[in-house]
Amino acid sequence: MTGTGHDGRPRYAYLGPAGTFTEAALRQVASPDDAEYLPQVDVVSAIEAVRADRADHAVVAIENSVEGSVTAVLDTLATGDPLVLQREMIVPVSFVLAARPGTTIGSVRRVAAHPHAWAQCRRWLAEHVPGAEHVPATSNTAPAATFASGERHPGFDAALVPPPAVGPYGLVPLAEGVADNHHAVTRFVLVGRPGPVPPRTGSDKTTLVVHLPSNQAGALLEMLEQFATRGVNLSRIESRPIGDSLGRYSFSIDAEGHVDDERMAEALMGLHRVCPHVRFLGSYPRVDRPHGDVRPGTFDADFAAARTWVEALREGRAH
Ligand SMILES: O=C(O)C(=O)C[C@]1(C(=O)O)C=C[C@@H](O)C=C1
Repeated sequence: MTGTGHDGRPRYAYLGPAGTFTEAALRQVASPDDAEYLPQVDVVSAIEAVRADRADHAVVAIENSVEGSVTAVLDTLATGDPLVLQREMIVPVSFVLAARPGTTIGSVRRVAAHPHAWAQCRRWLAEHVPGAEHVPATSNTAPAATFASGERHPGFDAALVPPPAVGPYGLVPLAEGVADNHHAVTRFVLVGRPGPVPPRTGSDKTTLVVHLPSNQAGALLEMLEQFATRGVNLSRIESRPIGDSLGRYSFSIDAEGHVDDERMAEALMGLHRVCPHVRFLGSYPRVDRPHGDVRPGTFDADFAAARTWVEALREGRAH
């Protein structure tokens, strides 16, 4: 990837400060030796940094296996100047309950945590720190940075932080492996400005935002049929309110396949015909499943043979 930072290195905006799970996802994409890491205060700022050309890419969490979607990311990508997803990364997520040296778990009353972190540890906290009050944090390392700044009244006694952030911020662990689900993972995406789509790998994902015609019976079914009849499986679909009035929804969709796959291209053409708005948010390799399943009759060769047949019909060469 070409860089446009002041020293020629690519610039990556991400949720900081240092040590977040988002930074772990960014490290899968570019080493800090070869790239400029630009920590941001929230995911919207990270995405807007790309739109404003203050960064070449953003790395943002899009979905957690326990808490679900990061709606601020879905909504920020759905409107505004077009951006695309270029890659996805998965990071296992478990936390450390950490505090300043000298703190005991029995004395903890207020726990700082990013809302997604709190939601992923709710049951553990109820059991081990009963009655603890949630102090919302902008990221998983923001409270650690507050502790490290020497602030005398941080407003919390302990924080849920990613394991690699405990030592660098001078904290001590009160409990490790904190999670309600020990297999929890968060999916992150690399966001960039539109350009050539990454080549298809045979196991790809295409992300879309789709609006339905209003007040039309069967509109949702007709939209879904565009995928189903071409053998395109959906790995995620959720509705988000459009915001201008009640009852208007935008669908955020991950479909299995690449825009270069015939079945996906045909599904996109179908959506373009029947839906008032379709935003293409990119095709990129999927990391959660190395081999996609293709339904018989929906391989590229099947579409090519069918097209050849229709062309022959038009020219009177076949029946
Ligand atoms: O990257 C981080 O450390 C964050 O604070 C963000 C975030 C998220 O937005 O989901 C990332 C991973 C965890 O699921 C909890 C929080």
